[in-house]
Amino acid sequence: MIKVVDLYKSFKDQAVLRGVNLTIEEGCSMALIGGSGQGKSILLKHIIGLIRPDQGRVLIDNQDIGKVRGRPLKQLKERFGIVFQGGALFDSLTVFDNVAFPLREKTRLNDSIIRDKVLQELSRVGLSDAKKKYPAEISGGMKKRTALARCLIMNPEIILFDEPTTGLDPLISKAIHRLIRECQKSLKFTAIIVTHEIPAIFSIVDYVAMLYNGKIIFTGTPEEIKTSLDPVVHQFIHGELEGPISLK
Ligand SMILES: Nc1ncnc2c1ncn2[C@@H]1O[C@H](COP(=O)(O)OP(=O)(O)OP(=O)(O)O)[C@@H](O)[C@H]1O
Repeated sequence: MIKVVDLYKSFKDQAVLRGVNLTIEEGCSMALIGGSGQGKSILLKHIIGLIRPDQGRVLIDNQDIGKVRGRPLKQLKERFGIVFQGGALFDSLTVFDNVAFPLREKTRLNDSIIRDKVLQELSRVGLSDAKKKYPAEISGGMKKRTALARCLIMNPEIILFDEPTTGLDPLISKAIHRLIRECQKSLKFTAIIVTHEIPAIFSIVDYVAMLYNGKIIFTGTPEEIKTSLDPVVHQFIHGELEGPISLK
């Protein structure tokens, strides 16, 4: 279980997180939504231990990731996978080698086992035929699939997705969402997905959390957020220009 407790973070005089509380149960998927610049990526970075909070805690199964150091921190971080917005692929490596990369870097598995594992992940994400291609030769959707395969190959218990469908057309975006959902259900990892894909994201997650003015102002199921009477939540998810959210 991931528990964010009363988390505060400021940069100089800008208070970004102002008492964030959030719980994500093991094996669940949660969309983290909120306006641009509200601190979603900063919150993700705290959850994975890349940033230390000014105040508050992030507990991963009761271990405070802001407090552990050395080997225990490394072990904790190994439980995470991240799928970055742009995919963060290595341009000079083929799809196969991109997916093999973490196994070659972080394990002592032999080439034949690595090959089997890579082929299995490429098959899972529908990229078996693209293994010899370079990132420049594949579509945006295929890059996202490669990034997902590279993340899955390490069997993470928790995967953080930072805008996994940005820049994709609606159909490809839908296919990536469905793939994420299928992988999450079959592999049972915990997923946190930062996204602006509203309402599309609602069909693939168990819960939605909304960050606004430094706090989580809503957590609930997709059905609950769709019918929320909170004026800020309502305005945001319906994309209305009039309402309490000021558009700067
Ligand atoms: N290292 C940093 N130093 C100073 N300010 C930062 C730093 N990182 C982020 N910020 C600020 O914190 C705020 C929140 O940024 P963040 O990237 O988390 O927003 P976001 O909700 O993910 O936005 P978007 O939806 O546009 O990606 C922004 O105003 C940003 O400028």
